[in-house]
Amino acid sequence: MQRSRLRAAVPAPVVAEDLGAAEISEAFRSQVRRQLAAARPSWRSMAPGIAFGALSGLSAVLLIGLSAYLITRAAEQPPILYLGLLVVGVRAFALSRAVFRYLERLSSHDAAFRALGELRGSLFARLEPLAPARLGRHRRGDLLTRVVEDVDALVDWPVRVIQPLVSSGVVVLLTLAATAYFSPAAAVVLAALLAVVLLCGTAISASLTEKAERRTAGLRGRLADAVADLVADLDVLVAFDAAGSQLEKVRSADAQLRREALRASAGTGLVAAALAAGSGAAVVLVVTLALPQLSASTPLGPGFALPPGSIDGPVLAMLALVPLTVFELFAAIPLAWTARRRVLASAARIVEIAPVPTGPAGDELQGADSASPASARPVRAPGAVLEVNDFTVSWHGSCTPVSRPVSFRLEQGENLLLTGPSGAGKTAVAYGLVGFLSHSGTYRIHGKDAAGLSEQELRRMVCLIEQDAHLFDGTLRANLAFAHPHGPEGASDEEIIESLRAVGLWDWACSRAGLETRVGMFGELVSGGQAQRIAVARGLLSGAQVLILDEPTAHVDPAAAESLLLQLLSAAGDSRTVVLLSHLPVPEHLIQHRRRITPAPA
Ligand SMILES: Nc1ncnc2c1ncn2[C@@H]1O[C@H](COP(=O)(O)OP(=O)(O)OP(=O)(O)O)[C@@H](O)[C@H]1O
Repeated sequence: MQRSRLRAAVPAPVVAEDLGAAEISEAFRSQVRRQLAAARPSWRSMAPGIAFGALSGLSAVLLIGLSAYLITRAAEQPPILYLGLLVVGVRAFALSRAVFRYLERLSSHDAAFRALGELRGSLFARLEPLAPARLGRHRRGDLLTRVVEDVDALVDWPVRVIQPLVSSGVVVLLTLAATAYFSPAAAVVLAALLAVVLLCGTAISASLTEKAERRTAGLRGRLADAVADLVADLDVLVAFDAAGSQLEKVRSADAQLRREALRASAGTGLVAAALAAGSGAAVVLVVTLALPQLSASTPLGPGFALPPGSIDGPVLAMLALVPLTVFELFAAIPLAWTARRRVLASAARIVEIAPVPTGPAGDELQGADSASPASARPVRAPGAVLEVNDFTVSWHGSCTPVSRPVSFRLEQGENLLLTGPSGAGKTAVAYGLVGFLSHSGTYRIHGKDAAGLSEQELRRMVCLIEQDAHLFDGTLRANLAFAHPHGPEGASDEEIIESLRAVGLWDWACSRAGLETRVGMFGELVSGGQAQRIAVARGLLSGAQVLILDEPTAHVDPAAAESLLLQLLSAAGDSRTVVLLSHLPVPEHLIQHRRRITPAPA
């Protein structure tokens, strides 16, 4: 089975149907790891966020410690100058805590959203070669949820997982070390309580939150599917009095999603309760353990020194209150662990639709993107334009060819009719010719093996105009310009008008708003024949040398079909090669070559 370069480079989606159970887990895990690595901004851009987060945490600990120290020390009525210094410290840490927190949010979100932009770009680049044949197995709402919400969820990877784990971890360790300086026993108890709470949090999270979070990701897709079906097919559902049952599906998916969200929230609440209980217990135990070290004498005064291993009242107050802040900071760790699960589920759902390419493939993708576009006008080249021998295709996930092998050779300006009964595999062959499906047999364009071309190179030469070509809810200009090889900005009004003239639409457009004529959602403001002409005009503007027209007369009456076909074939001119797919009879005088497509034996 031959494949184009890009198809070979981008691995097929890893799904249960393709692999054994052991392979699924290993191949899948490595794909998810790669996806997470792609979602993480560079350590360099994350460093400011991590540093500001740690400084904000340290400010919080010093603020509470110094406040407790100040209040207790003030009760001893020391010289006001001494207290003044402490007051300045309290104010400074109160301010720095807020300022560092602000800077941390700013820099971490800036880095994460920059990475998100790149992530979206690379995901669309990965999806593009898979569309439409390999995305067909996913429902539209589910696909939309994966491409939008699951990709958004990946922002949590640097912001809610990596950064809090690192910054809070550092602050908690430093605070434990400082506590150990004054009271090693209190530090040990504090560390033990933190470990207990972490274990409880992980257990609660594993039994409640993780499962709920995993199910939530799929349920969001189900709900989006149900809503998309209801909204998109509302007219048909209302006509057949079936809107109620579809609405019921939406309600049921919503109820399930809410149940799982509640379960996840219950888990988060229980973890918060464990943290609060741990924090209270820490205060009591730290005070109990540090109390025997308390020195009775007042520590202030000339030449005064505490006996070794003992602490005074203000230090005891400090040790008593610091655990409150430590637990507050520590709360970020179980939350980060829960967020990690959510992110993993989202990354897995993204990988299911679009695997992450390995090094060389990514390079090829970029290379193909950055290649200078071909001229809008096909250049005449000697020899056969299309040479196809024993050509068959298979649907993705199947090894069985759709139809019997087909062979043909076409020169520039020639046309070919691929005919055959409905369901014979004409569209499948067209998909093979534009690289949506992989093929077997030989397929050469201008003497080059199509298997050696990238998807972009192939589609720049061969343009498929589908039976129901998609029209965007925009103007004629917008619907055509994006197909130009130099992008929408590269398409001049003259070129667009020329292509509309070629398909006989310019006079009609002039009677409306010219290039600003709106076509409506899915082309609802134009007739079937006009939609087909717009699609062909788009193909002409693309500069492709080969146009494949799939059932172009499907939406017009038999009387109009011949004149439409004549116009479309003349529009292609003698500089383009046309492959026409039709199960309807086509007048002999319009066609130079014909081949019959017959289904492969079962
Ligand atoms: N995405 C798909 N996955 C698997 N099989 C498919 C898919 N789409 C179509 N088929 C099947 O492949 C066969 C060929 O379909 P294809 O659309 O190529 O036929 P066709 O000759 O173009 O028909 P028509 O003239 O009615 O458009 C049919 O049996 C069809 O059911």
